[in-house]
Amino acid sequence: MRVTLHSRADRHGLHCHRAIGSARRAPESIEAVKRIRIVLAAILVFSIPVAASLYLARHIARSTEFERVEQLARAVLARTATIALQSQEATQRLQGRTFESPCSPEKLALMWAIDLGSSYLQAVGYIQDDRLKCSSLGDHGEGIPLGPARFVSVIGDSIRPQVRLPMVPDTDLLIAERNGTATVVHPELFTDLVQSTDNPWVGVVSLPDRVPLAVRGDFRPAWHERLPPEGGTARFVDGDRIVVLHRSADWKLLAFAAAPVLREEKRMTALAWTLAPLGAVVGLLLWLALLSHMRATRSLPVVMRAALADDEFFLEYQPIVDLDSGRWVSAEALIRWKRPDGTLIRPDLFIPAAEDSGLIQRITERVLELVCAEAPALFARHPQFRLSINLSAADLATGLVVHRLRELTNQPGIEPHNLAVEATERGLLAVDATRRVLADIRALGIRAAIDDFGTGYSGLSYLGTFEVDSLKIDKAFIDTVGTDAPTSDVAVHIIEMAKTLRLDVVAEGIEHPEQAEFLRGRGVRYGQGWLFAKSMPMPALLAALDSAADGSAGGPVTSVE
Ligand SMILES: Nc1nc2c(ncn2[C@@H]2O[C@@H]3COP(=O)(O)O[C@H]4[C@@H](O)[C@H](n5cnc6c(=O)[nH]c(N)nc65)O[C@@H]4COP(=O)(O)O[C@H]3[C@H]2O)c(=O)[nH]1
Repeated sequence: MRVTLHSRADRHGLHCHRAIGSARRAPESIEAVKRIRIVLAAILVFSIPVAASLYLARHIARSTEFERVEQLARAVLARTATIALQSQEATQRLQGRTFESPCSPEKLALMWAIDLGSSYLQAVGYIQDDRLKCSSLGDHGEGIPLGPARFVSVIGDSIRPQVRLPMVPDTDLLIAERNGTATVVHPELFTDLVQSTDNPWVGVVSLPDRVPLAVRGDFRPAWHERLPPEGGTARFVDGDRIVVLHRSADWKLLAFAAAPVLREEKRMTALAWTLAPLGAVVGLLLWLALLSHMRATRSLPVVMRAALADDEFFLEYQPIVDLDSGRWVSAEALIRWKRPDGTLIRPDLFIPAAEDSGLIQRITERVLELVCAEAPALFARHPQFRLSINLSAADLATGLVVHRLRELTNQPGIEPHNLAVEATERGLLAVDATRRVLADIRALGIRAAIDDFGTGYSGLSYLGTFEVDSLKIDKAFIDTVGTDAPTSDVAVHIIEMAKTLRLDVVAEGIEHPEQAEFLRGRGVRYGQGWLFAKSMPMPALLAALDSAADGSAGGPVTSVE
């Protein structure tokens, strides 16, 4: 059964962990997943700056191109305004004086002078009944027929956009007329300012009638829909063209320029060749930074969290021996952490890190899940045997563990008398909460012990406030029993204290027969240590217990009997 996450366990209760090795993800597959993750991260970190530089290249190319096209449109409008001004000025000069007749020599001379003096007017003249009677080019007798005006501009000029005069038969000219005074303009003058190899379309359109006055290339009707406000500009891409419409604030005119997008694409490609390598370098630097960050953040808690998900923890059990009979009466469950590469991480390294980082409750939960999966087989064959489980300060402070233990005792094959908890003396700090939690645990029928006794601050009175069944004397004090060390009497004092409080005593870390002998002589009932057995996996514990039942286990203890 899959290990549940803490939150899931909260909602659905304890889930017995599968037996060790039964379905753990193979280290190779974990490594493969990690490698895939790293490769994906590399692709992401590397490709983002490259993509960003390509986007930047496109953005720069486009806005540069829009700038260029807008300048064209503005230049066309400026030229148109200059032409319109010259036309207006010429009309005013001709109409500001009185002449003998509309085509008098005096007036023709003035027309000639105006024509010479203006840079954009091809000719000025006089129109009567749609005929050009005379102009700065001379008296045209009966007059040159022009046909009717196509439209009247908003400033009151009658406009004939495409007129052919006999003097310049191959050229369309634009004639503006006001009260008979005509100004003649070559339409190319509106647009001839554009010096560009990509042949942009440019031109000017009269508003609101939307009549093209001068157009080089094409003005697509759809562009009328994008008309900007007076004095404003509209920029857009229409198929193969980058288009800018620029509307005059003073004249009812719209100038436009539309350049092929090809030029923008060429500009973008050129830019991309510069920016993409730059993006690649940035990506590389980012990747290196990410790598070093990943290394830095792969601190123990980070790795531990992943290890919980990847199922790298398992249990070993160290027997606790009845010093009188030599029988193994219980065992302490000790957590082990094996990395995918086979390295074992010591619990005295990762347990403090788990306690500091708030992961310890998940570790405890994992221990309970493992016990839940492994213990029923043991208790089925040895119903009186007991397993003790280490609890940390956080377990004792929050009390969540009480629910988990209750769930554990509800599992088939696990009885409350089969379980004990060990609370380190350092874990007794949140006194009130711990007292309640220990009482609740004992109320379930589970025994409680104080572990590593002597290393903390517990005095006799302090100890008396907790409901516990036994004390485990820390190895440090067992090491010195029977020696001249200053702490050699501590174990004896603890033993006496425990007798006063009617608590069982377990001596930890017994390595020599003399220690066992000494402790047994002082009335210590239980012992644990390498003299008897090191921690072992459940199958080994079961095998040893089975053979003890046949009368062959517990050998080392006989030497102290
Ligand atoms: N030199 C020597 N060592 C002996 C001898 N007999 C037992 N030991 C070691 O002493 C430790 C006893 O466990 P502990 O005092 O609860 O001390 C434990 C306990 O505080 C913590 N720990 C281990 N498993 C768990 C767990 O599941 N939950 C929590 N919260 N803490 C755990 O890590 C500590 C170290 O555990 P281990 O490395 O397994 O170390 C174990 C055991 O292998 C001996 O004769 N000589």
